Amino acid sequence: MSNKPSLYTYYAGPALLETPLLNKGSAFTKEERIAFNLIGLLPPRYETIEQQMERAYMQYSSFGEPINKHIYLRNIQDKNETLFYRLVQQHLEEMLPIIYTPTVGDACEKFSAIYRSARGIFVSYNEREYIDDILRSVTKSKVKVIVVTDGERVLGLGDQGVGGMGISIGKLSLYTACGGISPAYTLPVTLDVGTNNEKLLNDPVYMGSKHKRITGEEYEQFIDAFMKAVKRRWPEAMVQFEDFAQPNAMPILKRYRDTYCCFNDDIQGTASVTVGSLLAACRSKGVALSSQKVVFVGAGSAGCGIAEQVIQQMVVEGLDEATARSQIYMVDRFGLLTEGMPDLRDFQDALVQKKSAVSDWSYSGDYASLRDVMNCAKPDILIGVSGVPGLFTEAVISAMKKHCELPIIFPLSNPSRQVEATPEQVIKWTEGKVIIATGSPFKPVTYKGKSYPIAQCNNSYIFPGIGLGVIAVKARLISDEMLRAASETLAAASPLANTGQGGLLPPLSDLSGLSKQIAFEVAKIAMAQGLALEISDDELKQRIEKNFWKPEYRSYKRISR
Ligand SMILES: O=C([O-])CC(=O)C(=O)O
Ligand SMILES: [Mg+2]
Repeated sequence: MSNKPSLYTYYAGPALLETPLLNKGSAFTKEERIAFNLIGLLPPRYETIEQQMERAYMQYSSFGEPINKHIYLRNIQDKNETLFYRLVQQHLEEMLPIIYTPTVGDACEKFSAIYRSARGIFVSYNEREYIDDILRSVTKSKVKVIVVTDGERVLGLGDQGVGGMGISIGKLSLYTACGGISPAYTLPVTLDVGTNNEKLLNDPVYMGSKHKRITGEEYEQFIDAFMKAVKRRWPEAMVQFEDFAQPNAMPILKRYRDTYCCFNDDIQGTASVTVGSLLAACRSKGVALSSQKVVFVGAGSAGCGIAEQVIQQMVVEGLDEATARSQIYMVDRFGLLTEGMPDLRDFQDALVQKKSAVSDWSYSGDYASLRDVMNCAKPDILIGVSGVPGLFTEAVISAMKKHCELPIIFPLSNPSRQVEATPEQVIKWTEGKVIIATGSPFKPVTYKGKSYPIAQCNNSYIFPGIGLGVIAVKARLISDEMLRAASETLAAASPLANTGQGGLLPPLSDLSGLSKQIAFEVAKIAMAQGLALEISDDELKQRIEKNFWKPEYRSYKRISR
């Protein structure tokens, strides 16, 4: 039982059992059952949370398929949040891949088919005139973190329409389990703007609006209406944009980042964790990131976002910007982004290679292919954010290996089945001489009798800590410097960089401790930049500790409404 003071509530009887933030199920004491009209509504045994967890874990283990485990856990979450988080915390390594990537991808794809009960809010374009009413219907008066998606690019799985709700829920589960944000302060949101996924449009059980996605001005105005409504209802809430498609992700971020406390997880969160992982990899190699040549496969907003953050880091390390840019090679489906290439997006313009830089390369097509880049640029680092499985072929990896003794290879596309190459393949093709990280979780690989742990370079290392830090000092905006502080903190926690052994990143089971450190450093930068309250380091530490929610039952006292 928590040593926090009692909680006063007027909920009682079945309504109390149906309120997941308050429900304790069989753990209600006899006194509480009498006081709250629960006596007889529960089997007559009084259990501890440990006893409840034992039963839940037994039931969980009886499911074979990950998606069924996911459904089971989500069901507990919708019945009793304290029990859900306690269980997840107890079995974190095992359950993260079930509540989050990769299984959350299946849950998004099958959202309507496996739908059980409501969580979060659906703001539908067709119901836009009620937007304030929708937010008012949320009984949480202090929402502090919102994850919002429009479901157009869910992981590497494309348009999932309202199924995107799965990812908003999954991200927020991690905010609580690993970042200590009380579930009473979180809100998953899906903006239903239609879907272009024919399968969903033709699916009789699909639960979203059955029309093509709205676009252009209609879309922009709708997003704007949502952001303004959020500001009216919860002026201090942090908004995380998640899994928006490329043409919308960057413009939305640009539009709101200077006036709202918000960030885009796929652009900035992924960039922050990748730079942190690259710093750790370079330190373990004994080189500076600024000395490395980096190839990106996938030149969308995520890839370009990471590239820009890598360039910023190289500049911090002392390179001039032009030199830093010359060391970055962006490859997409048409080949290497090169000066003069048609149809470049605005955020790609600054990331093209100069014609003069490739003029003495030999290649056959209009633009250099990935293999050409490997042969001619001789990179040290290869990053995959393409969403296309299998792009890192043996020929590509072998070409890289020819010029680089210890390549750094990050196939980051999610979920597991979208990965550019499996860790097993990469380790085999490089004969184990490689530093590797993936976006989805993979088991350690055994090669020639040696076990290689596979770091999961996933934005989940970053966002819970950012949220915790932002809340601790009520940050008004999220700056690039705050994100870089998160990268540095992650890199500093790398077992491999610090000891020459173990994983490139600390295990995800250490995430709570790491999130507190990230929160501290992020909040300090926010204060230094005048973007937040100003408090002492001691007070900041105390606030982070105090805000860190623990899944423990509190005692209740009944009040009248
Ligand atoms: O959700 C994840 O695992 C990482 C992420 O943001 C994405 O792939 O879109
Ligand atoms: Mg994402």
